[in-house]
Amino acid sequence: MKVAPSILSADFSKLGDDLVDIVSNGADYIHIDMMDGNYVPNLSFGPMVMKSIRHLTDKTFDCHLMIEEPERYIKLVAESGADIISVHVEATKHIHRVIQQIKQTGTKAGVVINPGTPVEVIEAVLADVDLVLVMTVNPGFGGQTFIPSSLNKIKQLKALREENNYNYEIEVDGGINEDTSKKCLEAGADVLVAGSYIFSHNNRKEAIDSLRN
Ligand SMILES: O=C(CO)[C@H](O)[C@H](O)COP(=O)(O)O
Repeated sequence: MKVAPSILSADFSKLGDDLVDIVSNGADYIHIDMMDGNYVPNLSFGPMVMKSIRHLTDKTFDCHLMIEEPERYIKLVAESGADIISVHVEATKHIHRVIQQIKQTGTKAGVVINPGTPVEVIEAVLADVDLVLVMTVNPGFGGQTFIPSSLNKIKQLKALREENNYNYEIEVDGGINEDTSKKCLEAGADVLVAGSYIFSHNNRKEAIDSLRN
């Protein structure tokens, strides 16, 4: 399994230092949340900020677009240093086309579902994606409480992967801590995104290790 600290919870006045710190404390992926103030009721940062920290690490930049019509930004995000680009199925009319668009940039493609969206909605693209991100909170803000009904979706995605020989990683995001991480791993998650739990911990190595165990 992998741990992907979400830099949404970093101290933006020293973002580079925080990035280097989580890498040295065991991060596998760096989760980068881009919000447009439209698809979600919050704004974060965009490709320029990601580009400015790209040189600090070789770790995978796992970019989660919370953007309406993400097709407008795929090229820019890929050129700014993303290794994985994940888009919400609810944010585009053409999920299959956007996934192809991401792959054409040479970047891995992910699809994201909100807590209110069933797995069936993305079944037709599961063969095409490298990652499925199951939101375990409603997107837009760090520090929210984990929604337990997401666990069944993780199990369902794991079973579908086994039945069909699909290749995607199952990632979870929102309210992940020492307790909820165990439940997600038992259900079949491969990648745990955690923001506030890691960044508010006084020992980040301990926090990351506790998610693994
Ligand atoms: O995508 C996100 C918000 O939309 C964040 O990555 C997520 O909420 C992580 O934050 P926390 O671990 O504090 O819940």
